[in-house]
Parts: sequence; C-alpha cells; structure tokens
Amino acid sequence: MPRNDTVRALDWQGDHLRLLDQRRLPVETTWLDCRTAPETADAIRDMVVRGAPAIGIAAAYGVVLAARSALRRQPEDWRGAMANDLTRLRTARPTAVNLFWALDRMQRMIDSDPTDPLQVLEAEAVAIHQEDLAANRRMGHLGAQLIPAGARVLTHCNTGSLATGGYGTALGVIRSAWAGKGLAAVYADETRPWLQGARLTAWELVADAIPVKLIAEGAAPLLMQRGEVDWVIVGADRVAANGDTANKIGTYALALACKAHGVKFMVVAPSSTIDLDCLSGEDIPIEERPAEELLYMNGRRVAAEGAGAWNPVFDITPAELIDVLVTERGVVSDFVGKGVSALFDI
Ligand SMILES: CSC[C@@H](O)[C@@H](O)C(=O)COP(=O)(O)O
Repeated sequence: MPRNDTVRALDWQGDHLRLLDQRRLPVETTWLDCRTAPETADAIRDMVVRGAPAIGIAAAYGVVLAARSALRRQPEDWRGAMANDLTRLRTARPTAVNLFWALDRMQRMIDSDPTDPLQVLEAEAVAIHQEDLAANRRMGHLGAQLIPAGARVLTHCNTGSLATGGYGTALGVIRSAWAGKGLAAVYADETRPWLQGARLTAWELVADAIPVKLIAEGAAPLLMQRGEVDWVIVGADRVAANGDTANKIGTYALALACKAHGVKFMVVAPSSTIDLDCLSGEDIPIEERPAEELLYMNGRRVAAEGAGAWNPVFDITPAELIDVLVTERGVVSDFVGKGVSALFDI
C-alpha cells in the first residue's frame, strides 16, 4: 500500500479530472473520471471528493472542463457559454469557502481576456492545486512546533491527503508531529454520518504506519475527563474574520469538552479557508444534507420507520474556544478583539 501522505484524491489528466471515489473507501479503491463541469459539480455534491481544499481544487479543474466545452460549442462567446456550468459548480456545496475562493480566482483569469484561455485556466487550476500542497507542508511544520513530544492528540473528520491537495491540514500537523518529536497516541472520531474518521482518517494513518485508535462519536469527553488527550487538532471549512470556525458537525462539542477539561484546541486551515466577508460565524451558511444520510446506512434503513431526521453537517466553533489557528501565513492565538486580521496585515 502506498504511503497515504502521497495519495492523490484528485489527478488532472490533461483532458479530464480523475477523482478517488471517497464514498467507497476503505473497502474499494476506485476512480471516477469527470469529463465535464456538471460531472465535476455532481462529484462534489455527492461526496466523491470532499474536504474544503479538495472541493476548491476540483472546482478549479471543473472550470477548465467548462471552458473546453464552451470553446468547442461557442468560440465567439465562450465566456457566455460557460455561465450555466459555473453556476452548477458554485452551487455544489455551500459551506466550504474554498469552493468560492477557487471559482473567484478562476473567474479573474476568465475576465483577463486571455489569448489562449485553456492554457491560462489549466495553469491556474494546477497552481491552486500545488499551492495547497505547499501550504499544507508549511502548516504541518508550524503546527507541529506547538505540540510537545509524546502528546496525545485527537482529530475529527478527515483532513488529510484525501481532503486537500496533499498531506493535509490537521492531519498534516499530526503527520509532522509524529515524524518529528513523536506522539504517544492519535485518536480519530468516527465522524457520523459519513464516517470520514473511521473510513478515511484511519485509512490514511494506517497506511503511514501511524498507530490510530478510533473512538465512537460521543467518547471524546470521557477520554478528556480521564486526562488522556492533550490536544484536539481539527481542520476548517470556513473561518470568519473574528476567528469563529465552521467545521464538521461535532467540532463545537469537542471544543466545549476541551474547555471543560483544560485540553488545547487547534484549528489548521490554509488562508483560502478564511472568509473576511463573514464577520462572525453567524454569517457562515451551514449545509443541511438529506435526512436519508442519517436514516439509512449502506442503503438499509436503520432508524425506526416513521422517524424524521435533521442533518446539519457542519457547526460553528466560537473563536473564544479556539487556542490557536495555524495557517500557512502564520499562527494566530488570542482572537479577542483582533480576529484573524493579523494574518492579512489589515
Ligand atoms: C482539510 S479538510 C477541513 C474540513 O473540510 C473537514 O474537516 C470537513 O469538515 C470535511 O467535511 P466533508 O463534509 O467531508 O467535506
């Protein structure tokens, strides 16, 4: 099995985007080829590719596919011919701001009136992909410096190579800390209902020979009460200007438990995840996915007939519960009164 810090969730093939189908891991390793922008948007919506940075990268390649089709159909107005595809990509999922950040960056290239649009757009998408990998390596280094040797860490959801351009955000810090000073324990929340922790994080860590212990969704506070966790390290889907952070549902509960038990709480996210247009967490849209994701498992109903379900898939952790935000631009702590602005020199 390849080391998963080098696994590629997305592989640009020049004329199509190849995605590792994360819905099937770890049971099957299968790839899905997206040859059009709508196929790419559907893959994002249906969780073939997931994780905030990976969603943004996939969307950027989706724009290249949209341009290819538009140039073929309507060369004299290729920009106009892309409009529907761009809307499909933009509406694929609402919470991870990396999607909109990447689409805005691609839009600036479209607006620059390039003589060779395909070449320019492809180069921009590849740059977004490569910059994310570099940001993850940098964050891994910065974050690991804060983790003492022999620390016991807990993470939520999947923030590794599968969720990013490679290496990972929170999982990148865990990888760096493990390779550097060494960790005494790594716990992964199972992360209901998609089981990103059980299926994806455990898969990545096992392949890297980093011992991982899976815990049931509600077990973290007990572990903390017993004094067995030093740091909780998570990623983010959107960070507001004041430091409030949207991440996978269950993150807020972890932060509350950390506060109650004196456990440190770290958020690791590239600057593409920071949204200064959101002043606080109240401005961040929270995705609600179909009730069926809770009511059924592997196509079989597990909830009592007649029961309904509410399925928000992200929550907001207030800045005051976060000890440190690690980005590739640097580290922010003590958000009160200053938020994340120090990172942007404003
Ligand atoms: C580097 S990934 C950070 C977040 O995107 C991650 O923690 C998360 O919440 C992913 O949610 P998902 O619904 O799997 O896309």
